[in-house]
Amino acid sequence: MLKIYNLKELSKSKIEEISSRALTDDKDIEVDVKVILEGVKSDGDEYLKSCNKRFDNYNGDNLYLELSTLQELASKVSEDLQLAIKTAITNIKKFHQTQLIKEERIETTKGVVCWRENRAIEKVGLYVPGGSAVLPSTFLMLAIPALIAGCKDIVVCTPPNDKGLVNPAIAFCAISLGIDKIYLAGGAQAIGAMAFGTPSIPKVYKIFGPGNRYVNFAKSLVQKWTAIDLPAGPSEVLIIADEFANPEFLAADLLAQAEHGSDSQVVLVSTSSDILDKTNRAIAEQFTNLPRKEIALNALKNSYGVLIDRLEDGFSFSNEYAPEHLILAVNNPESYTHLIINAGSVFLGNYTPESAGDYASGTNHTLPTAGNAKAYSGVSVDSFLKKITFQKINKEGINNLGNTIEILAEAEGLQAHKNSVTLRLK
Ligand SMILES: NC(=O)c1ccc[n+]([C@@H]2O[C@H](COP(=O)([O-])OP(=O)(O)OC[C@H]3O[C@@H](n4cnc5c(N)ncnc54)[C@H](O)[C@@H]3O)[C@@H](O)[C@H]2O)c1
Ligand SMILES: N[C@H](CO)Cc1c[nH]c[nH+]1
Ligand SMILES: [Zn+2]
Repeated sequence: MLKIYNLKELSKSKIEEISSRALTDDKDIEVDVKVILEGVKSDGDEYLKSCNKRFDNYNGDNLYLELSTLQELASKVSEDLQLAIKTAITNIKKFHQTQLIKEERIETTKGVVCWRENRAIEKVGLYVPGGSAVLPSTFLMLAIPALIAGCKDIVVCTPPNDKGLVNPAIAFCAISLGIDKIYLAGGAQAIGAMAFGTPSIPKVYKIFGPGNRYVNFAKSLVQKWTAIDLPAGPSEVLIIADEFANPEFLAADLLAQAEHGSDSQVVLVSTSSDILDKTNRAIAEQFTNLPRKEIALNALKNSYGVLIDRLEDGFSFSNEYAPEHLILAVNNPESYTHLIINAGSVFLGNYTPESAGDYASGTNHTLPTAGNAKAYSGVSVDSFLKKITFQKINKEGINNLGNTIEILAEAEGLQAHKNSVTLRLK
């Protein structure tokens, strides 16, 4: 259950320990991930096949799923699940379509016009996790913004199951969205494959997607070869609750993120010690019915309850923690949103469970973890676009701005820069 602390009595180093998630140090996996990336670079497909045997219990040699295989798998998805996936697609599309914004042209000086245009990144690689749980929802969260942005070549890597296939729901997402380049590779080796390219898997310009520590550490190492979206590692949630919150709901939301993985972390911050205690009791009750209770239990060992005097203190704590998900289980949550500075995605009020954002409200669930919400946003259509700036200057414009450029060029000692303007004046 949650270890409960009083914020007033917490030392600075304890607060730092909580905020650092304790498990984010990658020293213990550094050598393994580097060896895997070297293996992919030197032995390509053969190395990927050996990883599929070693890590994912797939002893065959397939690295690619034919369209007919995807179609056959997709046909096994129940009608209920098909409908749910379609509803999620509709909402995710609706929300992400609004992000495709055409910017205005601005005349900065008379005769000088500047603007930006979007261009989709041509070749992108999506990583869909599939280690301890298969996540078709992540397929949707990455593929839909990529399609809206207009990316031309979209490849997907995901770990194979022991039959050398993917979960039917992943195949159904692929078929529904018209994405058929699905490669059987997981973990750090999948990231290496998309960064360096192998005979089977094309090199891409940018890699997207969440994953475990191996995936994220590999993403951090391949940035000399390719761009990456953001650090999106083990799931987390921080809830700020007042004395009117519902402990059953709080426990359920905490367990929802705890069941992702043993290295997940959940934090409940409340003005009420009664709520903290009742939530711990509710966790103990709900927890026993979970199929993934061992995983959730491990995550809870790494989790905290924090008693605060005022809700404002909770926001200061949360901004320092910078959670992937922030739930405001308080009365009138909108009146506090101005206090939020660092968070990946925010869930307002008692009827907005975090799972809604994981699956179907429309927002993206690929979000920064481990404090990275201080500097990163979650995946969006923007993540798949580059912005190119343009400028058009007419004769009047160069006459108006020319002297300014000449003086600045001279101040930097760059005579050729100055000449390129002087020649055009008058
Ligand atoms: N932040 C986000 O946006 C977000 C979204 C969804 C999921 N997640 C997180 O993604 C993670 C998914 O993790 P997962 O493990 O289930 O799937 P995963 O696909 O990320 O990792 C599975 C792969 O890890 C590799 N691996 C496992 N053990 C290894 C070892 N000992 N040495 C080297 N490689 C090894 C294997 O190649 C395996 O295929 C979870 O932590 C979940 O919380 C985060
Ligand atoms: N909560 C995860 C992001 O941290 C996303 C997810 C996928 N499926 C269920 N949840
Ligand atoms: Zn989740």
